[in-house]
Amino acid sequence: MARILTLTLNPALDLAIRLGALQLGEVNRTESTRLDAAGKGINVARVLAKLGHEVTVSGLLGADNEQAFVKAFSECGMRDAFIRVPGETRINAKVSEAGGRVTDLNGPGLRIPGHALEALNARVGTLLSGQEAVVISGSLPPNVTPAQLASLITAIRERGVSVWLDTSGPALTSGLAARPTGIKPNENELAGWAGQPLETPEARLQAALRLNAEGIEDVLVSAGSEGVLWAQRGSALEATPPRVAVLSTVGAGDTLLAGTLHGLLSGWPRERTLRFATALAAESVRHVGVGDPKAADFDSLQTQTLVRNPSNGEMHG
Ligand SMILES: Nc1ncnc2c1ncn2[C@@H]1O[C@H](COP(=O)(O)OP(=O)(O)O)[C@@H](O)[C@H]1O
Ligand SMILES: O=P(O)(O)OC[C@H]1O[C@](O)(COP(=O)(O)O)[C@@H](O)[C@@H]1O
Repeated sequence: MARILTLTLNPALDLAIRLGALQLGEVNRTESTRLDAAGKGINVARVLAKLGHEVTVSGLLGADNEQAFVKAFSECGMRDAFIRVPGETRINAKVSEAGGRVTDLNGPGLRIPGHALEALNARVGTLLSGQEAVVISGSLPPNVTPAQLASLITAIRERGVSVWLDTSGPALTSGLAARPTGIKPNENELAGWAGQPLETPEARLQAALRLNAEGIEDVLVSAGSEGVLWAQRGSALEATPPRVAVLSTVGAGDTLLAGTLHGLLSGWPRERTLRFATALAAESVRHVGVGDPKAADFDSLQTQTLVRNPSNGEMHG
């Protein structure tokens, strides 16, 4: 199993709310609520830890409400290397309605004292030795700049460690200039980078291949229930997930990225990796939280996942 470091600069407590149908401007009665330590890098780490990898989590965490995070890190067997900053980590509300619609309300996050980012850069420097991959995931705190993210990626790449980046907007654009090894945009984030809508699979394929040509080795594009496109050094594969009953899509992208890394770091063929990751992401949308590779029907979900080559339509497996 591999050693992996995930960095979450802007973690969150996810407040998952379930109800029949949200009535805007009205008093709504919920069916259930649940609060979990989350944020993209932490979600990725949860999946990788379940898959048996040695995971270190780091980033910037509010000192005043850290309990749920500390508990989750210990329960999941993850090494806690977060820098504590004064204040409370944000709470992101996730409203899941019976019809399958999910509404995310994500906060801006904590303003970070300047020395905290310096401390994080120094901490990452000490953690890199022996790591096989670093994942930098999620938005940036309000006063951390895209250029500072790019410097962090450059520093890690200079140490010869591969970096996967999952972010959006100016942070993605700036991060790309530092040439991370891989990225995991969803279709909207990819369209944001391209500066135009990418509504067809062909448009997404061309954008992903352009990124390969610009030096991003792996481009993993997620498109919700439509599935996944993975362009690797100019060669693409697509996957269509099985039909599942959707309860919460929150964490599906993080599960997909973690599943892909698992296959890559295990030396699996690409088809197997994409099938596994796509099936695990489909597993995740059936409940709150990240995908569970130990789900009783996980083998069947993999069998029902279609993997093909988009250039000739050839199916795999
Ligand atoms: N309704 C769904 N049914 C099956 N799989 C899904 C569904 N929604 C998402 N997924 C899987 O999860 C992946 C990530 O979801 P997506 O919503 O695209 O990412 P993000 O959460 O990053 O926006 C998709 O590419 C797909 O494989
Ligand atoms: O940092 P951002 O972009 O605000 O995203 C944070 C949110 O992303 C999540 O990690 C979910 O991400 P995905 O649905 O893309 O997997 C939530 O747990 C968290 O609230």
